[in-house]
Amino acid sequence: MLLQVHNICKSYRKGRPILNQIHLTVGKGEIVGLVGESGSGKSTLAKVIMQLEAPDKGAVYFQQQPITKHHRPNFYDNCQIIFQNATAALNPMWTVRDLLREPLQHKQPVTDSYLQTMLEKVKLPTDLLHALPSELSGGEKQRVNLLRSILVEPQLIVCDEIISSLDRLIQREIVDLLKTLNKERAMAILFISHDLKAVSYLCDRIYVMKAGTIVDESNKENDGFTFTDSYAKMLFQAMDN
Ligand SMILES: Nc1ncnc2c1ncn2[C@@H]1O[C@H](COP(=O)(O)OP(=O)(O)OP(=O)(O)O)[C@@H](O)[C@H]1O
Repeated sequence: MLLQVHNICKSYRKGRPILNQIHLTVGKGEIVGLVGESGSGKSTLAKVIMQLEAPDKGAVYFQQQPITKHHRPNFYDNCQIIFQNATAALNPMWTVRDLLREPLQHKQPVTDSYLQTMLEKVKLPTDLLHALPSELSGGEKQRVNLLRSILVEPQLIVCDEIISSLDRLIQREIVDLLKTLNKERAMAILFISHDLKAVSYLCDRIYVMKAGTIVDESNKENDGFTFTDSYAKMLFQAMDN
């Protein structure tokens, strides 16, 4: 097992529980979806996984090890997160070249020709290397963001609503790109989204979250998912109509 979330509970400032006894796993090379209504706790869970928020209870394991302070550098080398707001994630003063070099600064120096090859991988024109974020479209910014995350060759990426603010066609292109990266690199993906169609298309397994609790889980079989929980059923039936 690559990622194991064990019995995570969290509330903010002694308020109502935001995450309630969450168990979730992501296997090597697996694409796992996490869906649920707005406010159900998906982003909070992503932050707990990435050690950006501390849980009140429970633990997150990566490659069977609890992620302690000592393990964090190795964890961040192997697990990257991408957020919805691509603009906020990119320093407006930096060119795409600067943005792509930054995650690799502790590795061996990278050449422009390598970065250009990588731009082609995410289907971006190579002359964007010298562009500033303000000169990129929303879809291009999210591809740069994605490329920044995969340059360090992580085993897992956590995508938190990364297609929400893009138009349908670009959403599909990004989802197909994730599929290709998963196939080519056996890179596991935790895909958090309220876009049920995208999640059903992309994922091997889906967790459904409601008010801080995982209420159902289903594996893809014959290109579809079967849920037993009434809320999960209702959510996915609404998608089909
Ligand atoms: N830093 C915080 N302090 C207090 N409450 C918070 C904080 N962050 C999130 N919350 C609350 O936690 C709940 C879950 O929020 P979260 O962002 O995890 O949900 P979500 O499922 O990701 O929603 P969305 O799909 O809208 O992003 C919400 O009620 C939110 O108001």
